[in-house]
Parts: sequence; C-alpha cells; structure tokens
Amino acid sequence: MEWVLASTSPRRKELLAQAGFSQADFSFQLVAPDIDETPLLTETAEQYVCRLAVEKAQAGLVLSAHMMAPKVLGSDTIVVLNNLILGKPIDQDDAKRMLTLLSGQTHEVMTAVALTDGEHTFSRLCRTQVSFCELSPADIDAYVASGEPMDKAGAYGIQALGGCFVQSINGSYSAVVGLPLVETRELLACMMQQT
Ligand SMILES: Cc1cn([C@H]2C[C@H](O)[C@@H](COP(=O)(O)OP(=O)(O)OP(=O)(O)O)O2)c(=O)[nH]c1=O
Repeated sequence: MEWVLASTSPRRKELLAQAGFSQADFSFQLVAPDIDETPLLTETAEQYVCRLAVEKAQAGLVLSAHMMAPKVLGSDTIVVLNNLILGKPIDQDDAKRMLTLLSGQTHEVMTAVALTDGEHTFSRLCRTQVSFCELSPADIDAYVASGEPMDKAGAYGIQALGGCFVQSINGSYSAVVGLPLVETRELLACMMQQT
C-alpha cells in the first residue's frame, strides 16, 4: 500500500509533513495532477472546488498505476467573493484586480480535499471566512511586485506577506494555506478503516 499526494503545491507537502506525514517518516509519493480547471457553467463554487479535488486525486491515481495499492490525496483551494470564484491570477494585472476586489471585504476560502484508492473515494469541504483590511493602490502594487500572489488563489498568501492584509479569520488556517489538517486526518482514518 502506498500513499500519494497528487499536488505540485509546496504548501500541501509541508502541511502533510506538519500532520506527521513526512516523506522520510511516513513514506508517501508525490505526483503532479494535470486537469482542466475550467468551471462548468452550471456548478456552484462548492461543487466546483469539490469536483476539482476529486479529479486531482483521480488523475493522481492514474499516474500511480505502477504502485502497489496506491491511495491518492488531492486538494483544491479557491477564494470566493459574493459568488465570484477567484483562482490563481493569470498575470500581474489579474492579481491587482483580485486584490482590489478583496480590499476591505470579507471573502470565503473554500478548500476541498479528496482521497481515493479507485474503489472508495472520500472527500471533505472546508470553508473559512477571511476579512481583509483596506489596501491602497500602493500596497497592492508593492505586493504584486513581490511575486508572492502569482501561484495562489485570490492572489495572496496568508502564510507570508499577505498575512499583513488579514484582519481576521474564522475557520481553518491550514485550509486557507491549501490543506485542511482536521479533514485530511479524517479522510486518512476513513481510508485506513477500509483496508
Ligand atoms: C488563499 C491562499 C491560497 N494559497 C494557495 C494554496 C494552493 O496551493 C493555491 C491554490 O491553487 P490550487 O489550484 O488549489 O493548487 P496548486 O495549483 O497550487 O497545486 P496542485 O493543484 O498541484 O495541488 O493557493 C496559499 O498558499 N495561501 C493562501 O492564503
């Protein structure tokens, strides 16, 4: 039996290690899931983020076909402001647009996590409210120039410079960073019970 994290995100790897699943102590493999992240016209933000987490886990399972009984974890994070889904910015202007929208507002970070072995698939959705302080155009320009927003949903990282914009958070910090630890542990326990 082999555990696989289907993710290119260094944050997810670090969070899994924080939960006691380091590659050295508790062997898991890493694979990079390649899926189409275009939202479907009819789906809600909740449905979208859950679908992507399951699709990443399933794509990871295909990539792990050579392993012995792989169990694959996938996750997806989006920022949602008044039903508008903010994924990763496509360029610096897009990052500025997102940060301008988030300034002085409360948004929701949705992270879904899924675990599959092909026969069983378990998933969880974690929702966290995050309130931003007001950002000036100069704040936004300087932050985007740092490069930090470019690989992150909503164009910010709460775990780094972007944490300076977060006035309050109601929910799971680890979910905002990309992997909800409580829910991930639950999924691992569910899967253990099946084996
Ligand atoms: C809101 C927020 C997001 N993020 C990150 C978590 C995710 O890595 C990223 C959202 O993009 P995702 O598409 O969820 O993940 P990814 O492309 O980075 O990695 P993979 O699909 O290979 O697993 O944004 C932060 O690091 N900090 C934050 O505060």
